[in-house]
Amino acid sequence: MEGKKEKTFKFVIVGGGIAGVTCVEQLSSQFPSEDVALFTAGPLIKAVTNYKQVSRTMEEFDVEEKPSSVLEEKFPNLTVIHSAVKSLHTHSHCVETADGRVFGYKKLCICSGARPKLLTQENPNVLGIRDTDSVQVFQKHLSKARRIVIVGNGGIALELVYEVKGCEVIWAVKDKAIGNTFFDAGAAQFLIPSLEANKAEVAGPCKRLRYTMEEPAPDAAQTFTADKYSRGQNPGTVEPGSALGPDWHRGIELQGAEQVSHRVSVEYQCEVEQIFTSEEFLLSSKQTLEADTGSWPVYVQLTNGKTFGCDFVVSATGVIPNTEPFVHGNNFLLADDGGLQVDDHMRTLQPDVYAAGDVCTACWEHSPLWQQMRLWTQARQMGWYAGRCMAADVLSESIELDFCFELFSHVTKFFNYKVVLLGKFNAQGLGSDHELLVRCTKGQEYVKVVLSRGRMVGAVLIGETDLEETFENLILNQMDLTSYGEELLNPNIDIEDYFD
Ligand SMILES: Cc1cc2nc3c(=O)[nH]c(=O)nc-3n(C[C@H](O)[C@H](O)[C@H](O)COP(=O)(O)OP(=O)(O)OC[C@H]3O[C@@H](n4cnc5c(N)ncnc54)[C@H](O)[C@@H]3O)c2cc1C
Ligand SMILES: NC(=O)C1=CN([C@@H]2O[C@H](COP(=O)(O)OP(=O)(O)OC[C@H]3O[C@@H](n4cnc5c(N)ncnc54)[C@H](OP(=O)(O)O)[C@@H]3O)[C@@H](O)[C@H]2O)C=CC1
Repeated sequence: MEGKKEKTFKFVIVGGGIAGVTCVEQLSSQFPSEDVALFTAGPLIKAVTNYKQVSRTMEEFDVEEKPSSVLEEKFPNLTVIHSAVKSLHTHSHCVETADGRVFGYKKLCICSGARPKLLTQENPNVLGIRDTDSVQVFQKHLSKARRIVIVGNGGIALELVYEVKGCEVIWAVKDKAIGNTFFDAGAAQFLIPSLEANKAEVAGPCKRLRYTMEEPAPDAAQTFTADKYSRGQNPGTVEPGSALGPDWHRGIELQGAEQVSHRVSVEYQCEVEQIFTSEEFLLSSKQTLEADTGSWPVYVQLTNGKTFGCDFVVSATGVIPNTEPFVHGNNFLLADDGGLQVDDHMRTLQPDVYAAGDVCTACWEHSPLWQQMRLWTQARQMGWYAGRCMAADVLSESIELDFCFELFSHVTKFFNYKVVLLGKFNAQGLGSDHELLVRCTKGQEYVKVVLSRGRMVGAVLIGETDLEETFENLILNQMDLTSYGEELLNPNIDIEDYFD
């Protein structure tokens, strides 16, 4: 490998998503005279714009998909190589690309993201959503669909059940309530009427982060197939594009073939037992048990005994980190969720190899108020911090874990409500050692506070509550709130003045 190296870069970053691009920006600006390379599978990169720190841990930014030339113009020391990394040779400090070129590195950061964890790779009517291509495939299938089954109870499912129109939606969730990755049953109860209401009644102005998808240039041919998440392909040979993010569905018609506006039925506490093609279903004895006898391209048998025919299934069941090209022949430690384990300096087990974003699993001892979730904000924070750690290493400087890893915070939008999650918002890891205070005004706001030993350790704020900064401060300063009791959520008290 040594003799085959075309060039050796001081810093190599793999992946043109938020984590990779932020890491590149950090290093290229800090070391303007060093060679930096970004390897990415697609022609476009994701860039954070209009970044704004809105409080000590909460941030807002827009995300734009841009041609990589924009980055190269900004940083003359940066080279973007449009080829997927096929293999990594940590002993000789080099990477080999899909088109057979070999490049050396002094320091490497893997930011290759993740891909949907599909229920099955075998059935072309089971789709996942991750990037622009997969959304186009979804949209195409949806335009002809009368009924779809959505499996999963996290971010994508929550967005789809609300956004899809003109098509019946059967939503299969493992839990007793909707949205288990983000809320508890109380919040789910608050949100459920939005699913039942006519959408025109609940829709207000969209205030969430802007997400821009520029049209790819005609010559910017993508190297991946359009249905890469819907068919059984070797994930190591087809490179995914960058993940979508906030407002990805704005401006995209998510319309089925029917006239219905919004028809969602939730099947609680069930998983998928089996997925049949129409041929398999006809041959199986299940059809005799089936109440729904229409003819469908795919059938989903649930563990609650029901079977639904549908046009296609969306597997919104989480992600798998893209580690394959890197782990082969190298001694990395993988976490239980499949991510590359990183320490508090974003270092993997291999010398000079760092990782950031969805591909990695944060394996340092976390602050009691922070947890990893594979989110846009964390991808940015990790990419930026990884760049700073790589720089500190090169300069033999010490660096402390960044403050953004002190407190978990996430600002998003579900069912057209602003949603803010802080700290241990679902009392994660607290066992019975916590109490909850809840305030709820139907159709307006849901406020939940998690207290442990009199201190606030988490909060869920749904609606325009205006409480996020005060609660963030109360969580960070760990003030003893025992004497305030339920007054803490008294709507007649201006809590901000209370704690000034
Ligand atoms: C539908 C959807 C909605 C979402 N909504 C939100 C939201 O509202 N809020 C939020 O915070 N988060 C959201 N997320 C999550 C968020 O988008 C991701 O956590 C974040 O974008 C991950 O960034 P990343 O840079 O780690 O990975 P990615 O964006 O996946 O980027 C990985 C990059 O690596 C490249 N790559 C992969 N393998 C190779 C290889 N072998 N060689 C070279 N390049 C390679 C890919 O082409 C890509 O450019 C959403 C995700 C999805 C799918
Ligand atoms: N607004 C936002 O912040 C959004 C964020 N995202 C992010 O994008 C990524 C992908 O989203 P998504 O796919 O929804 O992933 P999530 O991790 O958010 O949710 C996955 C859901 O699927 C469930 N699940 C896992 N395996 C199965 C199975 N075999 N059968 C049934 N259910 C299963 C999980 O349950 P359990 O947890 O019990 O395993 C969980 O409810 C995530 O990182 C997510 O955070 C996506 C959309 C919006």
